[in-house]
Amino acid sequence: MIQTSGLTRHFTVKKQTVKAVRGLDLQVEEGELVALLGPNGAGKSTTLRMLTTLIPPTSGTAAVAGYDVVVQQREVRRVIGYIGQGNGAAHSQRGRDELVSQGRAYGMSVRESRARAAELIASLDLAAVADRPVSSLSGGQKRRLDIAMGLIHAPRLLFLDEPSTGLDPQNRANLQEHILKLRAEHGTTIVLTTHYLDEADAMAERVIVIDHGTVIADDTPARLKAEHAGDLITLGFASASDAARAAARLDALAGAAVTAAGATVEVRVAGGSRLVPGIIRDLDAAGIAVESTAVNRPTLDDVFLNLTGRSLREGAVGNSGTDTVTAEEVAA
Ligand SMILES: Nc1ncnc2c1ncn2[C@@H]1O[C@H](COP(=O)(O)OP(=O)(O)OP(=O)(O)O)[C@@H](O)[C@H]1O
Repeated sequence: MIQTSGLTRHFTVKKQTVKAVRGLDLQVEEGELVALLGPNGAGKSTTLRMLTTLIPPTSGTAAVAGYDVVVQQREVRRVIGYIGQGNGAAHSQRGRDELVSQGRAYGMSVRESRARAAELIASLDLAAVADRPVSSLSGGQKRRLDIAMGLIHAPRLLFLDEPSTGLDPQNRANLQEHILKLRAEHGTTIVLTTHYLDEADAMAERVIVIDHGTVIADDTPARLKAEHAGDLITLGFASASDAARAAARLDALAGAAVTAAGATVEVRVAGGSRLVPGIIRDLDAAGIAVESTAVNRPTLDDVFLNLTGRSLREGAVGNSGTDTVTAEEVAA
């Protein structure tokens, strides 16, 4: 459904070249639900904007449903729906009217647009608010209306740019449920961007981790976690000296990363829960009593941390995903 090869996009800002996307090779099959995950500035939105024909690539190629995003823009637009970050139906209009106008803009007849609008209003749980001005809708309801707008022409492929940003956890969960339901009903291929790790984990069959404008990992959430991050075992001791002795012994554990802080030792290792009884027995035999244990399964953030040395959770990642070079350097 999507194929890109060496997809690249640079922006020039005050004579400086921002390399937003650098040689991206992507492949998305029909019917997949894929999440592009990465920190602010990693290049996710720019990628989506190229795939939706809003901006041309600087170099490289991209085909959507077999159509080239540069030379067959009209064909691409017919098969896709795109819900950008800043979307929002006009405020004074009623939601239902917005949907019908959108359908008309896609060349659908009035009858067809009305029928499709009614169907989407029902499946996105908007019946109670569809005939009110959009300005009176809650954030979650507006976002669902945005999604209905993107789906009015029954696209085969739906792009969602950070669908749940700005929503509270309850509305976020509700929106995720609706997206999954729509997908189950219509088999729509969905590509979404997010920096909510739990969202990518819960919804996507495949997570493509993007950093510095390139793909750094691409797999199912389960496999990414199994391959790139172990379980975290936290062991509590009576004293810092016990912890230091325990850490020294645990360093011998194959494939484990051990850190001691105060009377606590953390061990990052694959299959941690299976290893805990043996670890306790071994330390006990060495005269070191373990006072508490906890095992935490890895998250996608652990995967990101492992791959980049940075945490996705750090609010201040800013534009760290992008390097800036001068235009002269690029020319050279
Ligand atoms: N129109 C533009 N002009 C100049 N620079 C841009 C433009 N659009 C994006 N950029 C830059 O390109 C880089 C990638 O931005 P992009 O919006 O694709 O990242 P993102 O991964 O979607 O981030 P976020 O999660 O914050 O939306 C950033 O450094 C951004 O400042």
